[in-house]
Amino acid sequence: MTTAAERTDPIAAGESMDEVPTALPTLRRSLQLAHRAEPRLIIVSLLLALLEALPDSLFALWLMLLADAFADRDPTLAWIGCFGLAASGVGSWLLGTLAGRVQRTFRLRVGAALEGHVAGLQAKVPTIEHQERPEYLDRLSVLKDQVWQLDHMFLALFSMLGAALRLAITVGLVMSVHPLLGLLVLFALPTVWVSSRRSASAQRVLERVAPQERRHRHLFALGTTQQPAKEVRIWGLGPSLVERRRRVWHAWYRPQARQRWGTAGWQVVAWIVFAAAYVAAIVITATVLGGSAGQVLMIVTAGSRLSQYVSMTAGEADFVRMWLDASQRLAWLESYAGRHADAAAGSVPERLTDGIRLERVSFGYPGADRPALQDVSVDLPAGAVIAVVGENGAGKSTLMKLLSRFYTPSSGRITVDGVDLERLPAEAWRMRLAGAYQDFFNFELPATHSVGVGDLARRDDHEAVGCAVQRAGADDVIAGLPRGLRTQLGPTWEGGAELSFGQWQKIALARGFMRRDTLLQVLDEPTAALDAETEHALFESFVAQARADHGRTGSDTGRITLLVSHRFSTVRMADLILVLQGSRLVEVGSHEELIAGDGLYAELYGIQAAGYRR
Ligand SMILES: Nc1ncnc2c1ncn2[C@@H]1O[C@H](COP(=O)(O)OP(=O)(O)OP(=O)(O)O)[C@@H](O)[C@H]1O
Repeated sequence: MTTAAERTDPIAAGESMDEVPTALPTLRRSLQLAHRAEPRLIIVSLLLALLEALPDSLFALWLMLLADAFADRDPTLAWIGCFGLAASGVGSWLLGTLAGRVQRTFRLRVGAALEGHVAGLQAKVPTIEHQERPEYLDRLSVLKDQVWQLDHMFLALFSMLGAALRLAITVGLVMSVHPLLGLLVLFALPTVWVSSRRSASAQRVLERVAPQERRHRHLFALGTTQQPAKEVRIWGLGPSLVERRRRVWHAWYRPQARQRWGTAGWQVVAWIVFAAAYVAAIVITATVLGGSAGQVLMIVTAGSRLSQYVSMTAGEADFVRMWLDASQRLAWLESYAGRHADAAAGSVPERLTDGIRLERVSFGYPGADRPALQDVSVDLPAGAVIAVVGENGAGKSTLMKLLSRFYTPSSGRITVDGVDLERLPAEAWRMRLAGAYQDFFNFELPATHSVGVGDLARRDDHEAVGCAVQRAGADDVIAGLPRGLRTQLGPTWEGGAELSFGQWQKIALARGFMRRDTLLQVLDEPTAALDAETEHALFESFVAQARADHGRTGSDTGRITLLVSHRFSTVRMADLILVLQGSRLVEVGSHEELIAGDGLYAELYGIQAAGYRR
């Protein structure tokens, strides 16, 4: 049986990072995806790629007919040759233009569909571990870079089939002079082999240097984006960032350059072998085989085209291989998302009767050497306002993340009215949560939407948004905006207003108050940027509201409000206070009980109270 720890940690469960699916099933899967997105365009694109091959590869035949017609003074043959040449010229241009247009449309549409597919797959995983774990991040970062080019794979595949058809026709023409001349194609095989090796080894190197690639991009973003700009300047980090980025860039680039030089040498050797065989074929046709002028001209033309078509087939095969790698990553993500998809089938209660219970819950972040929470057991009664306190790193936010089902406990369990939280579908559970987190995000949207996304269905409901704004004490922020709730937020947008950190935090808090009928309200230091007095006043109103809601017929969902704060003047209002220390729950009780207990809470409260009195 799989343990909770193994569910959280796929590597512990024996899931190797190197397990990418094999090429052929991947190719079939990608073609199915493209076919589902664009069923007609994919067929038309393929047919055009094949049709385009015909006029191109028949040039040598028309030239041979023309040359023989002049030698034999045969006007019918001359007409056929001329007509064929003209038809090939016009057909080549017409089909090329048409194929180009159709394929461009196909590429854009399939590209958009694939991007959406990748984003959807990532969102399908209920936990956020894959977005925090370096091994996964590196693989995802390469995939994100490649996904918008994945659509190239289909075109490369069609071009490869077109090139292979050209090659087959050309080999047929050459063999029509003498079957042994078909051997010419064998001499072109080393070029194909070198090309295919080149791309496989390039991909291996790319995978090896993926951490350096992510790091040099990160360093570039640090030096050029707005968010870190102030600290970068104050600490004078600019030159050292430039230097570090340069070093990391070289560490990323050098192995790739070395690999390219290595394979370039082999390519030169392979092409020399083919060139020697090509010259020999012309000489043999003219001398040993005593070929006509037309046949020699055909070997000259078809032979040179043969090398072109072989390199085209090999080049496109190379591309297919390259994009196949992206496609393999995509298949890996699909199977990862499939394995980690939420299979929970329980139903989230309409209202909480008993509450939430933690039974010997422990959790360690993947790769971390010490647990972030250990052996935590506590009852969170329905309708209660509960505060969580503790030093930095004690595990407060981790507790919030476990309750939000972003992670699964490594051991122990969390129950909601007696039902294991893991049995409740993450999405349905989260629909009944509202939260404001310390690492909130600045949604640079019109203010009404920046708040309203907290309850997507009501984002345009000005009354609901206004109410949430008022509950979060953000009225002053909105009042200060030139167009009120309609103001675009974020200075990089036209007419966009910039907010201070505290103002952004109030907007995030308002977002956390949009949802109705929630079962759990998580407030993870949502007011850390505000002054103590404002925070105190805000929490008084949250607590009053929570208590007023509790017991009110019709609107009572038994909601639990969980609040993390470092300010004890705020915390004391809660019905229950959890004190965490070094990842363990060390005290639980009301303010009065904990003060009477004279433990850690009483000590910390005393220190802060004395600080305020001074
Ligand atoms: N994504 C993560 N990956 C690995 N370790 C993490 C991650 N997030 C937190 N930790 C570690 O887990 C421990 C608990 O962190 P947590 O954020 O829960 O503490 P906290 O009590 O909320 O701290 P603070 O008061 O500073 O917000 C810390 O040692 C932290 O370094």
